[in-house]
Amino acid sequence: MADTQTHIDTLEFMKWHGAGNDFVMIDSRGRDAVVTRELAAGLGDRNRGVGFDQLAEIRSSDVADIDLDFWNADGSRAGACGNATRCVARYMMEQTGKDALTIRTSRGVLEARADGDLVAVNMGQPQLIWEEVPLSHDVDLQHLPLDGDPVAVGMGNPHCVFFVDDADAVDVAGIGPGFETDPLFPEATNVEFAEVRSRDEIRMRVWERGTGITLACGSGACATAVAAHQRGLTDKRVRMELDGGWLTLDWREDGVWMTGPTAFVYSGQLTQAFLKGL
Ligand SMILES: N[C@@H](CCC[C@H](N)C(=O)O)C(=O)O
Repeated sequence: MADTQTHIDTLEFMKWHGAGNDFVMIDSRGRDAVVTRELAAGLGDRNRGVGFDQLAEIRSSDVADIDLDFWNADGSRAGACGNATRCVARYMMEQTGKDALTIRTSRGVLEARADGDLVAVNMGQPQLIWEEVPLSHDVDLQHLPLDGDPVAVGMGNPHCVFFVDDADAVDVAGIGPGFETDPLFPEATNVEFAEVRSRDEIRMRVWERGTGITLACGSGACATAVAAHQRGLTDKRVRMELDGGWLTLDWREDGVWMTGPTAFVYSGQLTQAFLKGL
C-alpha cells in the first residue's frame, strides 16, 4: 500500500458521469491529497474496485475556487479531463449556489458556467505546436506522417484525430491501441475517429490513453472540433454525437468552450479492507 493511504481508515467518494464518460470524484478540500497511482488503479478496476474512466481529486486552491487533479483507469495521470471538469463544476455549483467557477488544472485556471441543466467549461486554446502536444519531433500537425492522415492537437493532453467516412464502422478497440503508443507521441495519445456530417455536426468515437474505449471524451471532442475547423470541414461551433450523448463545442477568442450534461449517480465509502488491499 502506498504511504499516503496508510493513515486512511475509510474514504468517501462520489460517482458521476458526463455523456457516459464516468468518474469517481474524491473531495480532498481541507486535507492533504490522498490519491496515488495505486489507489487510482485499484479504484479504477471495474471488477475489484468501483470502476471509472477517470478519477478526479478536488483540492483547496489559493488561486481559484478549487484545484483539480485527474487519473486514468490504469493509474496514470491525465493532464486534462473536460467532462470530469464539468461534473466537478456542477457538484461545486450545487454546494455553493454559484453559477460560475474557476478551476485550476495542470494546464491553468479554467472557467466553468452553468447553462440551464448543462455545464459549460472553457478548455483553453488548443496547443498547435509540436513540442506542446507533445510530439517527438517537428512534423506538419495537420497531416501527421501516419496511416490515415490524422491531425495532432493538444488540449492539455495529446490527441490524434482521424477523419473517416463512417465512425460506427471503425474498429476502435483494434486500431486505437497501436496509435496510442506510436513513437510520434512520446507521452502516448488519445485517438479520435471523426465523421463530419455537416458544417456544424460531427459524429466521433474515441480510444483514450490510459483507459481505452469510453462513451465520450471532452478534451477529445474539443480537439476534434479544432482539427475539423483547421481542415476547413466545419465552422467553429459544432454539435458532436459521441457514443454516450451530445456535446457542443465552440472555438472562441478566449478558448474552446464545451457544453454538455452532467449526472450524479451515487456516493459511497471505500472500506478499510479495500484500502489495505491496494
Ligand atoms: N475523458 C477525458 C479525457 C481523459 C484523459 C485522457 N485519457 C488522457 O490521458 O489524456 C475528457 O473528458 O477530457
